Amino acid sequence: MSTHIGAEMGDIADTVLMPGDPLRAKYIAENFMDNVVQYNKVRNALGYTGTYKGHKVSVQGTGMGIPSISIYTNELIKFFGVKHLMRVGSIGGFGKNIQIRDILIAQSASTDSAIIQNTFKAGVIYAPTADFDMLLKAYQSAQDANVQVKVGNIFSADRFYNDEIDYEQLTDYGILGTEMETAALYMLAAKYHVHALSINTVSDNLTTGEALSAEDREHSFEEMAKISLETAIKCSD
Ligand SMILES: O=P(O)(O)O[C@H]1O[C@H](CO)[C@@H](O)[C@H]1O
Ligand SMILES: O=c1cc[nH]c(=O)[nH]1
Repeated sequence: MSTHIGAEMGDIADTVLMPGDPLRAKYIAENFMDNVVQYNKVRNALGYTGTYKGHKVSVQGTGMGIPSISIYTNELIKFFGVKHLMRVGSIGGFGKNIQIRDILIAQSASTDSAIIQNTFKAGVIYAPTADFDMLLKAYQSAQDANVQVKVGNIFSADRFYNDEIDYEQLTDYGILGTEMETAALYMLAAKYHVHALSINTVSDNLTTGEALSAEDREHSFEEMAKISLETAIKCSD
């Protein structure tokens, strides 16, 4: 039992999918997993363990933003021995080449969060980076499912509403889109010598103003859920 997760050691799998939205955790558990047991309802940050193709896997809602995902990442690793952490998020795409429903795998995550400066000594700008083995497994899982994915640098923003940020410059430097958690997930995974990956579905495009309908969102998240679960079972092999 930890402060924010009401489970016992052994209740949570080695590999955990981590959507920001706890209801996405419920959706993945109920629609894609078997033998599901809910292990957490503290603060409605729903957490479930079940099986996918016979392999034990968990899914834990993390809430929005770096402070919230940092709590769940710390507790999953330190109190429950989790070794593979996989964000399954939504993301706002940058530029005309990123379409709604595209799946973006974060090879790295730039950020305007102070966690980098607050963690490292003066002058160091740490670059939060995906676990290559998990990234490769996710890429192969997407290819096996005939789903095109884009892999690259994303931006983990401290603010959802931000009139000051220069999205055009970020786009110009090749950043694919913006969400609010991945940089912390990658940095903490590195700190504790475990593995992390962030897979995200484009829910809207900040350049074109397009946004996903509820029906389309469900279909797109279905592809991400399947790729993530296929990756999870490869991690447990
Ligand atoms: O859909 P999730 O996984 O929550 O991710 C994105 O959506 C939230 C903002 O609406 C932020 O958490 C952002 O990272
Ligand atoms: O525009 C978006 C979409 C999803 N998540 C974000 O943080 N921003």
